[in-house]
Amino acid sequence: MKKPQVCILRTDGTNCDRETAYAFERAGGDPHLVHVNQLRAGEKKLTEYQILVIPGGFSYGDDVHSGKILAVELTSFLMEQLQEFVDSGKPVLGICNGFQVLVRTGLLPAAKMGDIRTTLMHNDSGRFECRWVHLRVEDTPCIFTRGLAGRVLHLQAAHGEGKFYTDAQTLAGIEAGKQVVFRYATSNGDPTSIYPHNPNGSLAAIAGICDPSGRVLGLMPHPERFVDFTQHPNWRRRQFHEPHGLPIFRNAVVYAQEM
Ligand SMILES: NC(=O)CC[C@H](N)C(=O)O
Repeated sequence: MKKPQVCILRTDGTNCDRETAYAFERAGGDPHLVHVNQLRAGEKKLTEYQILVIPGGFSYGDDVHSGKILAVELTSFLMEQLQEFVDSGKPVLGICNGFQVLVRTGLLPAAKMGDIRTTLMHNDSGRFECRWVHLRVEDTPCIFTRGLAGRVLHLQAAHGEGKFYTDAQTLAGIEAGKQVVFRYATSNGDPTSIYPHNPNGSLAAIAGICDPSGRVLGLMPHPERFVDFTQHPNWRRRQFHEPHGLPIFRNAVVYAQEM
């Protein structure tokens, strides 16, 4: 079967692009690193790809607000292409800085550019938090977490601005629409607001959300940092059936192949 072409969108300050490309290779995809300037210049087009990923990092040095400048750039210069990509039903993934970008474009939670309803704020600790966290996978329409509902994943968080926040009405809408995909949890899977299990103080322990269709996903922790057993600090204990980040990428690849 043909490998889906994955666009890994990078810009100045992106630093998780190669790891994300590796994760997609492990999952059976064909990843391409594409600089935002190549899209702006028309050298590359989003229509060439089946999956779009905005990886982690410090785009434009987190200036103004993490992910803000790239979000404004996408909204100002690539809105039509990007909205068309989403509307055509192709999967979009934002990891950490990429999640921040998706939230600041409006693609999350509403799948509509310019419709900005939520934010990711500075961590309650006031510090950059780099630690392994447990995540409970909720039962949602998200295509990236098919077959994972109810599981507790161990993934690495690494961010300074990861506190999910929104108004009561938007939160109720997200919950009712089953758009909360991941919550920070204790090791037995109970969602928690308690530090350090919850590294940032996120509202309702939210670590990741999807759009109503389940094809746009953003999450703060880094699934690309656990696609090989040896990336986990306790890998010698062989306590995992498979690396916890891998099925997220594989689900996207399988979905794109079936489209
Ligand atoms: N790892 C990342 O993508 C970090 C995101 C962003 N720079 C932050 O610190 O919040």
